[in-house]
Amino acid sequence: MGFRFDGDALMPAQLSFHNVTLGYDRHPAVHHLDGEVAPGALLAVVGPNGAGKSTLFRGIVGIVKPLTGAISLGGLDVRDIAYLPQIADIDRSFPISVFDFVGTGLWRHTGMFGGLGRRERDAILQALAAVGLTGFEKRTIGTLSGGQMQRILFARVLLQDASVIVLDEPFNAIDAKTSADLVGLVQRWHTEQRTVLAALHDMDLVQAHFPETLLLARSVVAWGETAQVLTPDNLGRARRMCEAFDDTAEACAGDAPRPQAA
Ligand SMILES: Nc1ncnc2c1ncn2[C@@H]1O[C@H](COP(=O)(O)OP(=O)(O)OP(=O)(O)O)[C@@H](O)[C@H]1O
Repeated sequence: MGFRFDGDALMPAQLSFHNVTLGYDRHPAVHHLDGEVAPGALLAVVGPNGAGKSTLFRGIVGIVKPLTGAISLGGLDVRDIAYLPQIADIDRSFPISVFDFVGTGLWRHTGMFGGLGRRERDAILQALAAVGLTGFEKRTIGTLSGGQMQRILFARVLLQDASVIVLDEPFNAIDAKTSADLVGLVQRWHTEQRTVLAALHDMDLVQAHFPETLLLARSVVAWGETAQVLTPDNLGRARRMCEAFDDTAEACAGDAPRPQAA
């Protein structure tokens, strides 16, 4: 487990990356990532299209296994991490009601086929109220607008009550009001000392709300305090690195697969 110095105490890291390479069919998409995320961090992950942000998040939640290296979760089970995927990754033709979809956030507690009692039903209604969607319970998810769908994804994360929350482009294609409401939820999670990672493209939003940033371009360009990371120099370097990347390259010679640590 990695450790990180915080004030005058040595704190175990919540997430540690040890020479992690992630990819698909042996073609790496994220290279040799080393670093740590402290408990309670609010970390923006930024980079051009194809930089590997979603791949990194899929690695953290165990959907993609490292080709090499290891990700350690600070003693958490991967099911204890709340994951908000990109909206495009959700099959919205699936005939499930808003109530039932949000209720899947309770599966960790109830089991997939566990019945919902009064307390669970109230929790779902409260989560829907918190994202401003009271009254939408019976609608099927396919009938929602993009912004409404994003809100119910947040409602599901709320219900999961997780100490680590991973949000993949949570504010894409939504209006200013929805974005402000959902940023408010992220700030609330931060004040509750949860560890929050979000992949983002809006640099103004990152500068305004995220103290720490990881700039990714298949490998780390910079990682640290947001103002130090988002310099024109670093952003230009990230763009050039992504443009130059060969998507068909094999994993580096000498990299031997290592099992993922939980
Ligand atoms: N399921 C997959 N199978 C094969 N290659 C993939 C898959 N998903 C992503 N890739 C490739 O991995 C690389 C990194 O993609 P990824 O989606 O992680 O980037 P990103 O930074 O999230 O991009 P964006 O900002 O466009 O969402 C890209 O070259 C992409 O084509």
